[in-house]
Formats: sequence, structure tokens, C-alpha cells
Amino acid sequence: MNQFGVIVRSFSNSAAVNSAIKNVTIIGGGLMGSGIAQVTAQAGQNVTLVDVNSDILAKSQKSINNSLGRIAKKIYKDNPQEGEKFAREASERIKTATDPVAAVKDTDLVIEAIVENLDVKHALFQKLDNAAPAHTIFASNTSSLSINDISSVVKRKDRFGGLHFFNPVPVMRLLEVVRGGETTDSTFDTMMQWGKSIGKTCVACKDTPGFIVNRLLVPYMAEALRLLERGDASARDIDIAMKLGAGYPMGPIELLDYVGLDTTKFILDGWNKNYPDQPLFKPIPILNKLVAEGKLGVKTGEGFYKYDKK
Ligand SMILES: CCCCCCCC(=O)CC(=O)SCCNC(=O)CCNC(=O)[C@H](O)C(C)(C)COP(=O)(O)OP(=O)(O)OC[C@H]1O[C@@H](n2cnc3c(N)ncnc32)[C@H](O)[C@@H]1OP(=O)(O)O
Ligand SMILES: NC(=O)C1=CN([C@@H]2O[C@H](COP(=O)(O)OP(=O)(O)OC[C@H]3O[C@@H](n4cnc5c(N)ncnc54)[C@H](O)[C@@H]3O)[C@@H](O)[C@H]2O)C=CC1
Repeated sequence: MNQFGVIVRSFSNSAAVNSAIKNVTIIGGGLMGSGIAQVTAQAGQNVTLVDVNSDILAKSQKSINNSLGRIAKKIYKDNPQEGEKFAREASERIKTATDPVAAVKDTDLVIEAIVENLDVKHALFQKLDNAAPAHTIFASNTSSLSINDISSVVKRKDRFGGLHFFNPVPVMRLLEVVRGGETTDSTFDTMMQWGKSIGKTCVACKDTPGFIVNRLLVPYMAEALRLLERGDASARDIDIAMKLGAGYPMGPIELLDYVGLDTTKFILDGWNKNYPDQPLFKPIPILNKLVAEGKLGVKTGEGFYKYDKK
């Protein structure tokens, strides 16, 4: 099925599922937070998108509006006026804010999509726990950290879980719904229902490192970097090989640039610290060098490849 089919189907599904969640606060307006805000607003829910300053939020809004435009063009290809209305209304449902504490005062669900660093996530959730209403569910979009470790600083461990999205969020259909050690059935069911309400196909997973997808994807991508580092094949040939030989839509090196090399490094460093005997997660000099140079992939215009600045 082409992407057109995927998008139409996920959008029409979302209209059919009612969710107890009406107001959603998303913390972090980067690659993932912007996409999560967009798909939530497309499903008719009110969104507050929080980041550290208004310049970043302006960039988030720009990327959301671009993406909404692409989707509207496809869903309403024979009715551009309806398409414009769809994009405008979804965009208007997203408010932005720089104070996370004020932003969670009247929200049903908080989704954290900030930097992949446990201390930074702890500092945020600690602040939010006292400020959010009692019924509010907290979720993290972490790629690699343990949900139990993240939730260890809050009192509402029963109302805490993982909602792990995939990049690009408006296109990728999967949502991993992660149950922490103390997540109640009611919280888990609400998270599952909510995922369906925004048109995603949900899979359930325990709080195991990397959940399902990244447990398999991270070792594969790390091995691709080692292949490159040893000089066994060029980046371009590794990518061509996996696209044409394994049917992947992107090769591993271009996918690393797409995910962000800083996020990749955070993931690998975290797992190396937790699993020091696992050779797969040892530091990868070629990756660390690019990150040190600020070459973080598509988002900065250069990573393993060069990109046109947006
Ligand atoms: C070592 C540690 C590392 C671990 C990292 C962990 C990270 C995580 O925690 C989990 C992750 O997210 S892993 C990443 C998962 N994502 C993927 O694997 C993406 C693979 N790439 C693709 O699917 C396509 O290349 C893709 C869909 C991206 C683009 O498709 P194409 O290559 O065919 O390019 P286009 O022709 O530009 O796009 C295809 C259709 O999609 C639409 N589209 C793309 N981006 C969009 C966006 N942001 N918003 C709205 N629409 C979008 C595009 O319009 C086009 O639509 P059609 O014209 O209908 O085909
Ligand atoms: N990049 C990817 O493909 C995926 C990433 N993730 C996870 O999503 C999370 C975010 O990743 P990306 O969106 O890629 O990162 P990003 O670097 O694009 O965006 C992170 C945003 O969070 C903001 N931020 C940092 N600290 C903050 C705070 N205390 N309060 C408010 N905002 C803050 C930053 O200013 C930035 O705009 C990470 O946990 C990552 O592991 C999950 C799935 C896929």
C-alpha cells in the first residue's frame, strides 16, 4: 500500500474511535514532539506543545504546518478547500507554551518527548507531578530508557507508561504502548484507546530495553556503523544494499541521519553504561566525531550525508 493509503486510513480510523483524552500536553517540540502534536490535533484533540523557547516553537509550528499541508493535499486531492480547512483547523488546535508547569494544569495526558537523558527527564517529571491534575496520565516517548527508571521520581507510577512513536510520526503507523511495573490496567487501556483514537496501530510491550522495534533496530544500526568504520563498504553501498537486498525503505546510515546522530549517541551511551559487557554498545568513534562537530544529520544539514538546509 502506498503512503497515500496509509495516511487516509489512519486519519479515518481516528475519527471512529472515542478517547477519554481531550487535552494533551506534549513536552518537547523537536522532531518527535512536533509530529505527535500534529497527529493528536488531526484527531480533533486540543494540544499544548511546550519547548524551552519561542524560536524553537516557531520552527515546530512551521514543520507541523508543512506536514499538514502535504497530508491535506493527499486526503483532499479533489477538494483543496476542504484540505485547507482540515490543515487550518488542526493547526489551530495546537497552542504553544514555554512553561511546562502552567501547561499541564488542565490536561488529561502528558507526553514527554525531550532529550534522551534520564536526569533531564527526571527533573521535568518531578516538576509536573505536583502541577498536573490527579487523573492526568504521564507518558514518555523514550527510545531506549526504562519507563520504570523514568517514573521512579513521580508519585503517580500507576498513571505512567510509555508511548513510543516512530519517525516521521505523521506517516509511521505504529505506536508501542509500554506498561511499566506499576501501570494499572485502566491506565494501560486508556493509553491503548488513545493510540487508536489518533489512528495508530498499537502494540503492547513490557518495559524491556528498546521495547520491540529498537531492541532489533539499534543493534542492526550499530553494526552498520561498525561495517562503515572498518572500511568494509561505503555508506552509500551499505544503504543501497539494505534497501535493495532487504527491502527497507531507507538504508541504516541514512536512517541514522534521519533519526538524529545526537539521539543515536544518547541511546548507545546509555546502553553502554547499563550493559558494559555488551560489545555492540561500545562507543563508535565515527559517530562521536560527527556529534562533536555538531553534524547531527538531517536536522542540522549534515551527518553522514549532506542535506539542503530547510
Ligand atoms: C543506533 C540507534 C538508532 C535507533 C533510533 C531509534 C529511533 C526510535 O526510537 C524509533 C524510530 O523512529 S526508528 C525510525 C523509524 N522510521 C523509519 O524507519 C523510516 C524509514 N523511511 C521511510 O519509511 C520512508 O523513507 C519515509 C516515509 C520517511 C519517506 O518516504 P520516501 O522515501 O518515499 O520519501 P517521500 O516521497 O518524500 O515520502 C513518502 C510519502 O510520505 C509522505 N511524507 C513523508 N514525510 C512526511 C511528513 N513528515 N509529513 C507528512 N507526509 C510525509 C510524503 O508526502 C509521501 O507521500 P506520498 O506522496 O503519498 O507517497
Ligand atoms: N528521533 C527519533 O527518531 C526518535 C526519538 N524518540 C525519542 O523522542 C525524544 C525526543 O527526540 P527528538 O524529537 O528526536 O529530539 P529533538 O532533539 O529533535 O527534540 C527534543 C526537543 O526537546 C526540547 N527540550 C529539551 N529539554 C527540554 C525541557 N526540559 N523542557 C521542554 N523541552 C525540552 C529541545 O529544545 C528540543 O526541541 C527522545 O527521548 C528520543 O529518544 C523516539 C522515537 C524516535
